Amino acid sequence: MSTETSIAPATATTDAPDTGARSPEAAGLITDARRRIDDLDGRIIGLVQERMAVSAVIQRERLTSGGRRVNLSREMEILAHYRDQLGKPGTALAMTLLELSRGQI
Ligand SMILES: C=C(O[C@@H]1C=C(C(=O)O)C=C[C@H]1O)C(=O)O
Repeated sequence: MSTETSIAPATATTDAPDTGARSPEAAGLITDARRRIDDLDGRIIGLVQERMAVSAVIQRERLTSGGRRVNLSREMEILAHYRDQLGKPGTALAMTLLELSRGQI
């Protein structure tokens, strides 16, 4: 009886079958790059949460002082900034960030 097992070799393609790659080299590159994207996404989410907290401080202070939660002229500046840097989708991103930060209006 053979002592060999039938476990598949640990190649990049078998380790990362969901990369869509057709070679071990491409699968390895994609797996590494996806780790970087996961790391970036984690940092982006952390920054969004930090932005929400800072925005909440401003909104609370303004409401407590008798002002309104929302300041549309400031929001226009933010929308323009994102559009200038990222194009039209930047506007949608900024709108999502504003909604996360101050709720729907
Ligand atoms: C944070 C503020 O309050 C609100 C929230 C904003 C934001 O999250 O960027 C922008 C304008 C306001 O509607 C602010 O006035 O700066």
